[in-house]
Amino acid sequence: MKRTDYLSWDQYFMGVALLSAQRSKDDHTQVGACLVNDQNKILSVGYNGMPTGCHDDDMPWEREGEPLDTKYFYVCHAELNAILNYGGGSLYGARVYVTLFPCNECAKAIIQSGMKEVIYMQDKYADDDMTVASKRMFDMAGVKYRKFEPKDQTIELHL
Ligand SMILES: Nc1ccn([C@H]2C[C@H](O)[C@@H](COP(=O)(O)O)O2)c(=O)n1
Ligand SMILES: [Zn+2]
Repeated sequence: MKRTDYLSWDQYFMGVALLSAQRSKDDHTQVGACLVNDQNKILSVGYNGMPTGCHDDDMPWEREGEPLDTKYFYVCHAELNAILNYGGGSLYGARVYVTLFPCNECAKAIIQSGMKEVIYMQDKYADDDMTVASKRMFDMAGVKYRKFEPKDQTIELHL
């Protein structure tokens, strides 16, 4: 008999983004991203982390303090990592599943790489100017965005 409780595409791809986020060393906010094409094939994944060669143990993870001693100048965002991790050519028409709404810098990269849809889970910085700017750019550039509405609070992994 055919199973009926299988994951939807949205649950599956957001699940991959959530799992990717668990690789992040950021103790305050872990973000994961999963890029998918119009054939529902996964193109790339990423999470927020320090650039290659910048060792996690030698980099600051603080949120506050002297700007050079916080994570913000250094950490590479999940969406940007997913875009840069893609080795296959064009991302035109792809969609991105991301656990946190993209910042303005990632929004620019998403637009410029030709992606057409953002599916996000959290929008905890919705009132920040960077998120307002992201939405302004997505609206102008015709990039759709929608909130992922989970049907359950958990996606189970059975080992
Ligand atoms: N869409 C986003 C937004 C943020 N990030 C990363 C950058 C930081 O590692 C962390 C945010 O830190 P917080 O200010 O909440 O302590 O999330 C990302 O990868 N993608
Ligand atoms: Zn970003």
